[in-house]
Formats: sequence, C-alpha cells, structure tokens
Amino acid sequence: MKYISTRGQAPALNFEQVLLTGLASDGGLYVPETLPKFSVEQIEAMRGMAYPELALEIIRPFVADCIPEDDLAQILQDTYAEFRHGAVAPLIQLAPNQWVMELFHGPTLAFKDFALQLLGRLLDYVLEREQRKVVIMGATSGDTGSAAIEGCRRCKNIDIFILHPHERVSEVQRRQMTTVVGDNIHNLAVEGNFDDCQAMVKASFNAQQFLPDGRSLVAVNSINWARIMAQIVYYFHAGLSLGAPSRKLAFSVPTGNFGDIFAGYLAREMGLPIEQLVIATNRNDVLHRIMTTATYGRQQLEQSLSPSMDITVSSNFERLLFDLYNRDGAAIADLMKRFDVGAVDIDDAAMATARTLFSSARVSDEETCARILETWRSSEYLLDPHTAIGVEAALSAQPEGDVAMVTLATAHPAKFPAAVKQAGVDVEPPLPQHLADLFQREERFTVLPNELDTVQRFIAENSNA
Ligand SMILES: Cc1ncc(COP(=O)(O)O)c(C=O)c1O
Ligand SMILES: N[C@@H](CCOP(=O)(O)O)C(=O)O
Repeated sequence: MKYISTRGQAPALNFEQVLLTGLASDGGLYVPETLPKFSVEQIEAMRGMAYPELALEIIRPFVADCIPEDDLAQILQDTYAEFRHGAVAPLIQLAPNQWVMELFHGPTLAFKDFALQLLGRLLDYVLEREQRKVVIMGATSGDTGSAAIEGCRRCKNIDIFILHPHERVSEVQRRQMTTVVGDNIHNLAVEGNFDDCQAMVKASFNAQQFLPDGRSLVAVNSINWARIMAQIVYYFHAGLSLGAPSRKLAFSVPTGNFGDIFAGYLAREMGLPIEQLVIATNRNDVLHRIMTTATYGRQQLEQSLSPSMDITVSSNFERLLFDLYNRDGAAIADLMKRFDVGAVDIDDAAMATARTLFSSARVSDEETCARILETWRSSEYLLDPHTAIGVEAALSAQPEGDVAMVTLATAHPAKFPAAVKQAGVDVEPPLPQHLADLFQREERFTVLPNELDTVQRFIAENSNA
C-alpha cells in the first residue's frame, strides 16, 4: 500500500514511513493511494467477530507490506484488551432507530484511545525494529493529549511533548495528562488556544532542524494516517451489530478536527452502507458554515462547554477536499495556500458531492445542556457535552425509512462534571476505579508563552530518551 500527499508534491510513502511522520513535506496530509473495498459477502463474513479480529480484517490491507499478519494480530489483541467493556465499543439504544456507540471504555475515557493505544504499540514495534529514537509533538484540546501519553509512555525510544491551551481544558482532562509520571513525558500549557497549539505543531513538522541529534518528529494528532485508520474499525463494528450490510446506517459525529467523521467517510468508501454522516459542531462552527455557505473561512475561536471541539481549523477536512476535487493535488495545494490568507469558496461540483453524504448542525451550549438533561430524565442515560451535541444533531437529521442512526459517544461524562452540573443533572458521574485518586495525584506541567521559538527551545533542551 502506498500513501500519497493531498498536495501532490511529496514523495509517496509506505505505511511505516507514514506512521513515523506527520505532515507531508509539501504541507499536505497522507492518504492511501487506493482504498481496499469489501464486497457485501466479505462484510457479511465479518459478522460476529470480536473487536480485535474485526480490526485485523479492516487494518490488514493498509499495513500488509510493513507488518506481518501474526504480529499485527497480536498488537491488536493487546491493544483492545486494555478496554474495560467486553464489547469494546458497546451500543446503547436511546429511541427507535437511535443509538449511541460508547467509545469511552479505554484507559483515558475518550475515543482517542482506540487509535492511540494502537499507535503507541505500532511505534514501539517499528522503533525497536529500527533502533531509532523520535520525538512526539502533539496538540490537544483535552483528549488527544492524555490518550497519546497513555498510549506512548512506555516506549523507551520516544520523548513526548504535548501542547494544551492553558486553562482551556477541563480539570479532569488536564490532570489526566499532567499526573502521569515519566522522564520522557512533557506537558506544555501554552498561553493560547488549540488552534495556536496545532499551528505550532504543524510549523515544527515543516522545519525540524531545531531537534537535537538528527531526531525527527512523529505526530499523534489525526494528521497521522494511523489515527484515522484505527478509527474506521468501529464504524464497521456498529454497522455489523445493527444489521449491515443489509441495513442502512447513518452516523452523527461530534466534530472538531474532522478526523473521526473522515474515518466514517472511508468506511463508506470501503463498502459499509452509510446513507448519511452528520457533522455535529458546537459554536465553533466552521464546518457547518462550509456545508451551508460553501465558503471555507476562519473564525475567532470561542470557549464552549465542549472544549475538545473548540477548534476552528479542521486539519482533516483537507483529506475530504482531496477526494471532492477528484484527487487533484495541485488544486488542493492552491486552495490551501489561499485559505492560509483568507476565506475560499468551494467548487459547486465538490459541494454537491459533499452534500449527498454529509449534513451538518450547530449546537449551542444551551441546547447541549438541554439535551443532557432531557436524555437523563427520559432514559437515565448521562451524556457528556460532546456526545450531547452529536445526539442533538442526530435527532434533527434522522433519515426516512429503516436507517439506524448511531451517535458516536466520544467521551465519558466523568471528564466534564461541571458541564453535567450546569445542565441541571444533580448526579456527579464517578471516575472509574483506575482514576479514582486523580485529584490527589501530583501535577507536572510547564506554562509557556504562545511563541514557537520558546516551545521549540524547550523541546530541544528536553529531548533525551
Ligand atoms: C470528546 C471529543 N469529541 C469530539 C472530538 C472531535 O473529533 P475530531 O477532532 O476527530 O473531529 C474530540 C477531539 O478531537 C473529542 O475529544
Ligand atoms: N479534540 C482533540 C484535538 C486534536 O484532534 P486530533 O484528533 O487531531 O488529535 C483533543 O481533544 O485533543
């Protein structure tokens, strides 16, 4: 399997090379040159598989020339053994044709564990094989950071630097990152917002000379293809559990960086009968505006009750644009260059294609709270604020006929007790046993100004794995 850049200029890479990188050298993102496709019969044959076996079926074609199948199978077994629910990603029915898929049973209580538990093991596997040391630099609006630290902290060939926006993540999220002990783990609280953190990460990938000893950067954000690849699996898992391929599906996805929903788009391209993908946004609604106005612009980032979705530059939207523009790398390079300095209009043909599959909704904090409270009262089911946005959007977008609508429950409500309280639910969701003493653990983080040079200097001085 070869991977190519969305901007058409960078060299094609194999899976191992893509795993060990972030942005392509032309500033684009890597995508598979061709996607594996599964027939109806092949999908039928996946029914009843345990999660790691299903993951093997879906992931094998993407990595086949780099990781022997037996090794991959073992890595996947180990990865999903870490999850606290036997079904790994259980489905809960909220109403006729409405489900949530709980993606928060991994170690850090968010969907990021599905990919980052795997990514850590894959990195460990290839770095040991190559006897190579790397530096991870990641940006987080709350969840990627702890999932990356948890996934990679045992890798002795890695230093991890996670940038989070100072005082803009929930306290549980911050503590999940800053209480992990390890000389190779560094939490940087940047005096800026998530977009600033992500921009620093991308700028650093484009110019890595600041790193010591010829080391290179590896991405843990969803610019890394391996993140997206792992997330495709749970769309198949939900679909098979609900009767696919004979039954049609729709998914509502709380969306920020467009990685999770892009994985759903790929699942459809690979053969899963998905009728609709709902882009559910909070007040940072750049993606909803694209769908409604065909203009891709920037907006001032605002803090909301769903901090992990406080993102206004959605990296993975570029991967979708690449397909919408018939994989014309030059056109995407030109579009993204213009986007760097202002708003861009998306072609009519591209928008028409996007609108056949994607719909979108913007959900305010008030609507988020109302949905948490109403779901608690009607079903005694507690939604976290991100999932509440997904459920609210799903209810406004239910397709006609027998289509199973699944909202991705992207985080556990215990990560956001303040939002749950603000919604009027007077039950404090408990943290699971392994995090019960989180508020007693000592925190370690460094506050840094929103300056690329300062951040890079810190990384250079502290990379010593
Ligand atoms: C809880 C939660 N929900 C939704 C999202 C948005 O997912 P994506 O960035 O893949 O669109 C994130 C962060 O990425 C998250 O942490
Ligand atoms: N919402 C994320 C932000 C980063 O997105 P990613 O999927 O590209 O890592 C977070 O919670 O950190």
